[in-house]
Amino acid sequence: MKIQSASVIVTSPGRNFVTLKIVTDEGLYGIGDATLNGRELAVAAYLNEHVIPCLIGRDPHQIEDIWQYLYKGAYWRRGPVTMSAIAAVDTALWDIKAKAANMPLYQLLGGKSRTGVMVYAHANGRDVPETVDRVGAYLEKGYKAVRAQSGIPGVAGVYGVAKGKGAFYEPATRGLPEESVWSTEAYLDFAPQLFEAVRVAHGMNFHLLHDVHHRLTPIEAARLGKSLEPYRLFWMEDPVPVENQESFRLIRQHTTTPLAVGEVLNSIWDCKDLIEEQLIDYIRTSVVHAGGITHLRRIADLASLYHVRTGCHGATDLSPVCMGAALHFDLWVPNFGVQEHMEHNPETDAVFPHAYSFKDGYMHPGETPGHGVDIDEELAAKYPYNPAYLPVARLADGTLWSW
Ligand SMILES: O=C(O)[C@@H](O)[C@H](O)[C@H](O)CO
Ligand SMILES: [Mg+2]
Repeated sequence: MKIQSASVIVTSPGRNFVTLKIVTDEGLYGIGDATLNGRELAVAAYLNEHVIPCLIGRDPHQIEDIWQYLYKGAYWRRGPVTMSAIAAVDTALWDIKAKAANMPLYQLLGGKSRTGVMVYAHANGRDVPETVDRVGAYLEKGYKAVRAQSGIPGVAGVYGVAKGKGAFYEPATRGLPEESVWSTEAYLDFAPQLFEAVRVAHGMNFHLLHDVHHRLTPIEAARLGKSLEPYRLFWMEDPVPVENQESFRLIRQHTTTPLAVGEVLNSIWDCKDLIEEQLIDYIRTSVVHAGGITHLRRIADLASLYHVRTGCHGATDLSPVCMGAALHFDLWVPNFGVQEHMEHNPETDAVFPHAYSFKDGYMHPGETPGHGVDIDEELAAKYPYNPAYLPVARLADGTLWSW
């Protein structure tokens, strides 16, 4: 079998997605997600201009060699653009290999290690009562794990809170990046009240998660972790910016609230110290942003040596193609923790027909050969690229902060 052609499909059924399609001389094809929210066309160009020409004529079964060729062969290593492009190739090749074997992808990884993949939903509210209600709505739908985010009194446009009415949270906006305000002081005082209210209303018998979204310093994060201990969080995500891996040691010295990090990391080297020094509990690297199935598996194996479990990023800015691939990975990976799940809108689900499904808090990738997600190219063409950016955050005095 040989790779005959490859193409990049950019579509925007409500938000932008980049998909790589690799076609073989035997008629089999595979697809991979290459979406990098707010920087989509950089990955599309990287693939079109620099990667696709290197793929033509290669044996698609040589997934490992092609991965090494694209990684070492670029000379310029790591980073979100490079690793998302390599991930798209890798995911498409696993899709082809599994289709050729006439098996669902998880079978090629080693078979299933569990009956279903526990996923967590996003409960977002403008205030405490609204967030409490939304948590309840997800529990009624059967979710075993829910992430809670809430507006903070006196702080406009907080991360995780939908603008206007409705629960649908989409931070990326058209035009230039939106500006939101941040106050660490208000947040640290408010957060324990939110989780107190959620536990009082819904009890302790479900997993409760929270995303701090890189906003604190280590000592502030330590204080937050301590103050949330009575509410027994499943995890506190991204308490501080992750560039300084060492900073997690200080948080850990002060609190038993578990820590989750890694949605912005792209390689095993980016999270090596976090894992080896046992500074975190969950690693959130994803199929699309961390080099595909081949590389994510390597990260998970390293993590398994140190009691670190997986908790793959799965917001709606990762396409259904990534979700499908992630669910195969999750069904197999021995040190699985949880999988993030936000429902895509109906337009996106129609562009990407998929075999995965949700039932009673668990997802399953389905039994379709490959990763089970396809793209309807005719429908995709009806939604042209629509430039959008993630927001930025500033303090009250205008200082630029981490969003
Ligand atoms: O944990 C999450 O789902 C978030 O951090 C989002 O992925 C981020 O806001 C980018 O859209
Ligand atoms: Mg996050």
